[in-house]
This record gives sequence, C-alpha cells and structure tokens, in this order.
Amino acid sequence: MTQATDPELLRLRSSIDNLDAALVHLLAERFKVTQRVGELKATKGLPPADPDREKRQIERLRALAVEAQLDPEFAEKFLTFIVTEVVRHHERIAKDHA
Ligand SMILES: C=C(O[C@@H]1C=C(C(=O)O)C=C[C@H]1O)C(=O)O
Repeated sequence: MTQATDPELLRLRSSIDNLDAALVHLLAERFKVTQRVGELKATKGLPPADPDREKRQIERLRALAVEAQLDPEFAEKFLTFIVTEVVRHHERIAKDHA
C-alpha cells in the first residue's frame, strides 16, 4: 500500500489539515487584534513593544504548554516568532502615523 492510500494515514492527515486551518484562522484573528493595538499605541504615542508584557506572556504560555504536554521551549519560540512580527507591524504603523 502506498502512503497516499493508507486509510489510517489519510484520516490522520485530514485531521492535521483541519487543525492547520484552525491555526491559520486563529492567527488571522490575533493579527487583526494586534493591528488595532498598534493603531491605538501610535495614536497615544506608546512604544511599539512592551517587553514586560511579553515576559509575562512567555511565562504563562510555558506553564500552559507543560500542562498540555507540549514542549515549553517550542511554545516560547512560537510565541516569540509571532510577537516579533507583531512588533515589526507596530513599528511600521508608528512610522506611518508620525
Ligand atoms: C500587542 C501588543 O504589542 C506587542 C505585541 C505583543 C503580542 O503580540 O502579544 C505583546 C506585547 C507587545 O510587545 C501589546 O502591547 O499588547
């Protein structure tokens, strides 16, 4: 049997596809909200990044990851990757607003 026809593999991959779609939708919603935060900060003259908030988010996410049996190092890297992109957006919004 080839990989592409194994029924168990097909079922698992179908589930992975649904989960990947959910991740994309969740990320899209998160970026919509952070876009609004970026605009709010630019209007009020607040800095694009908030390192204290980021520290608290990392601690929280690492604890949630442990509870969920997900590697906390991976959870931290994933959050940092997203937040770095958000801060880049915020810097751009602030520049455009200046
Ligand atoms: C969204 C914010 O801006 C930045 C991005 C964050 C995020 O993506 O969660 C967190 C902190 C800030 O560095 C915020 O300040 O809440």
